[in-house]
Amino acid sequence: MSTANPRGTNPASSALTPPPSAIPPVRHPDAPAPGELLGAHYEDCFGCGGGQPHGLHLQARAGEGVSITAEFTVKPAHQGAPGLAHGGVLTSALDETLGSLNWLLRTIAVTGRLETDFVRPVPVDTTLFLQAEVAAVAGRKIYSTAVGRIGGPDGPVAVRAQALFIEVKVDHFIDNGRPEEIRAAMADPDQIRRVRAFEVNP
Ligand SMILES: CCCCCCCCCC(=O)SCCNC(=O)CCNC(=O)[C@H](O)C(C)(C)COP(=O)(O)OP(=O)(O)OC[C@H]1O[C@@H](n2cnc3c(N)ncnc32)[C@H](O)[C@@H]1OP(=O)(O)O
Repeated sequence: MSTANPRGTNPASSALTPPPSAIPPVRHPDAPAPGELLGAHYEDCFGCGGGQPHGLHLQARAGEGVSITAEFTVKPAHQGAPGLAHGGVLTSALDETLGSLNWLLRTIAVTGRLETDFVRPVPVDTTLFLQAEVAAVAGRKIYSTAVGRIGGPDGPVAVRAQALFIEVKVDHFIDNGRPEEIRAAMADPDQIRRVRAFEVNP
């Protein structure tokens, strides 16, 4: 379990600190091999789907252990201030990358808490190089961290995040999602796409 504070001098809220009972994450034996592209888990996902013209189109790759790398290029549709990425969009990119980690655990989970440090402004056309890893697991709680760099995978840090994901049953989506989309996703003849829309272990 990682005990380093990934935020430098800015401590995360106590809800994001794994308890002493937390254990290291276990990579699922069927997780994609390191280097493998994950692909979109759902065509209409704002973070990774190809069906959202102004979405992030983030591309995530499995890393070693329970880690992910991802890339997202800021487009004009993602601006907040003139020529700069909107902070909420950057947080979405972090959320999507962190959420992808759960596919390596094969655990269905949703973001409960996500804290972001915005360290440097990110101009339009910049590619954000993201790295995320699960630090620890405690029951239904998954503690993870992410960092986004600009200028290259080893460039200066632009954003950092710490997150708590909470494991849920697939009923979370079926009970809460809009019926049209739920019906369409469940009717997909492609079994892998069908399960990944809900991030379910096939
Ligand atoms: C390849 C796949 C790629 C996928 C990428 C997707 C990336 C995007 C991911 C998302 O953005 S998911 C969408 C955003 N998140 C949500 O919509 C979640 C909305 N919230 C909920 O549905 C519920 O609040 C939640 C399921 C998170 C928790 O409700 P539950 O009733 O299941 O649990 P409960 O409230 O009993 O909490 C369980 C534990 O977690 C703790 N907890 C829950 N929410 C928390 C929170 N926000 N902060 C801190 N702790 C929290 C809570 O205190 C408790 O701790 P203890 O067990 O120690 O008592």
